[in-house]
Amino acid sequence: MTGSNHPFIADTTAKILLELQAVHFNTVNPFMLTSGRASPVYIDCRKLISFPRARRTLMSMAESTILDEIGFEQIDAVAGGETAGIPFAAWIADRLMLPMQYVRKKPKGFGRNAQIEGHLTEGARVLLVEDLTTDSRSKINFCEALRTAGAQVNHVFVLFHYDIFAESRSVLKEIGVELHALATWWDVLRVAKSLNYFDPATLDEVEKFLHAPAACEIEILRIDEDKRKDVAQRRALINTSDLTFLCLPDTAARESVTLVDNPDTCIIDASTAFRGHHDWAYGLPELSPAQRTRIRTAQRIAVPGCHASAFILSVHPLIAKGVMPPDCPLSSHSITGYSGGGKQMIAAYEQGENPLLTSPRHYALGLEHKHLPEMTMHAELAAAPIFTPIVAAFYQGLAVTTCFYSRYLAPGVGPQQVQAVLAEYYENEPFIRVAPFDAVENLDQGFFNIQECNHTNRVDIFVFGNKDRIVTIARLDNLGKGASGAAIQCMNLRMGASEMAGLTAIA
Ligand SMILES: O=P(O)(O)OC[C@H]1O[C@H](OP(=O)(O)OP(=O)(O)O)[C@H](O)[C@@H]1O
Repeated sequence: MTGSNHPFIADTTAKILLELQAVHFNTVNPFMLTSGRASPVYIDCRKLISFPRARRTLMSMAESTILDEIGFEQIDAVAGGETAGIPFAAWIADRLMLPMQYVRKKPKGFGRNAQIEGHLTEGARVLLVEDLTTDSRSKINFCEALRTAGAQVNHVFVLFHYDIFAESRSVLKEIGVELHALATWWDVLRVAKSLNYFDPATLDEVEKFLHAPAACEIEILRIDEDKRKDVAQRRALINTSDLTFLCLPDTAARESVTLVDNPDTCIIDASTAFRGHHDWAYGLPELSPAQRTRIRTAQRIAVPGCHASAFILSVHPLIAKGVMPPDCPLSSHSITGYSGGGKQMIAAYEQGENPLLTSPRHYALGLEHKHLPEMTMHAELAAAPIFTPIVAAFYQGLAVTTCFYSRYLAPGVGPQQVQAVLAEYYENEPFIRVAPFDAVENLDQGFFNIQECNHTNRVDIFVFGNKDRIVTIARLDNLGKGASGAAIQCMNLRMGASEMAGLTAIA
């Protein structure tokens, strides 16, 4: 912000936010931001729409900021970002006497499949309006959607800019977009101090966070590259730590666990070695409330396998709720990106020299895949399913399809009931979404997109079929919820942090 009115605008905005109690602090249970970050501070700009006098003042300041910083004739239209940006965009468009559109987070999925609603003229210079931004990352999606639809987007206006994450301006700058805002956390902090809002200790805590939002209370102990195989070094570091992640082959993981003699050291192991061990908590909190509680207190946590997580999450609720008998015959296959196959497989795919690798490839055809024991045990099946994994020529993403006949299920249970049981079971799970039955809008012209959960810790579950034959499909990122995302989720639970800290459910 540059204009001469800016200090007045920033102060007034901060005063409004404070007076309307739109400024929240919670250092014990942090808020989860859209970016997936945990934050002890939160601004509720949505609340402003219910206060007409405050709203009018803010919109008047928005108008003068936009005219001052962008120009009087530099904008042809105003677009609001779904959802919170839309009312503010409407008021600003009205004040500037400009057309308005709104942008969905993703295309509607059916009908015109539109992501932009309203009339957009090719080449129009569009100002994107949102309520606020933390690290600006979700703005990129909106700008790109507008540009794809033919707009020129050079400016984003928000009422509030956190201005504490280094990348909030740079990620926009990289795509040629400038950020404009009425106020930042620094304005709120200054005004809160001068008007004696909140007690000094709270403001002190908040200020510490604002100055170093990325710094958490974790100290990372690293082993020197050339000491990775030095047992004494590994023993010393593991026993100094409160928590150690083991990302090793099974034999090395077992050996590392024998090195632990500090009773306070928690181990989170990503190998197959301990996933069926009764002294280890299986790191899938969505299994049941009791499982989540167990992970919170466990000293040994085994992170589930990628195929296993997707399979168990599809099947376990059906057995737990008595809809599927434990001896139900199941056949399942998984399609996975090649990053799950380790360094050698990644190199083979990336060299691009073997034409056979362009086709999907079945493997583990002895029907003894190493995830079968945990799949059987944690789904609570009486016998292992028939399971065939398939690796294909894409880097990451995984979908496990499980097939069964309704005649083996409880009487009267068809695919709709299977979907309903899964939807209810995961209703409050932050990382699991169960699609409506036969959700064709989730398909791309009838085809399933395996990679939709990539770069998230999310699992999407689908049910398709008819009264006789049913399939469930669970998709996840094999590098997210299928591996390191799951490990972080377990760490968050074990350390008493917000379960979603550092993770995201949004692609
Ligand atoms: O820090 P940024 O990446 O810029 O994201 C900030 C946006 O996230 C929140 O909305 P949300 O995405 O939760 O959507 P909603 O308005 O539909 O609830 C918030 O209201 C902002 O609009």
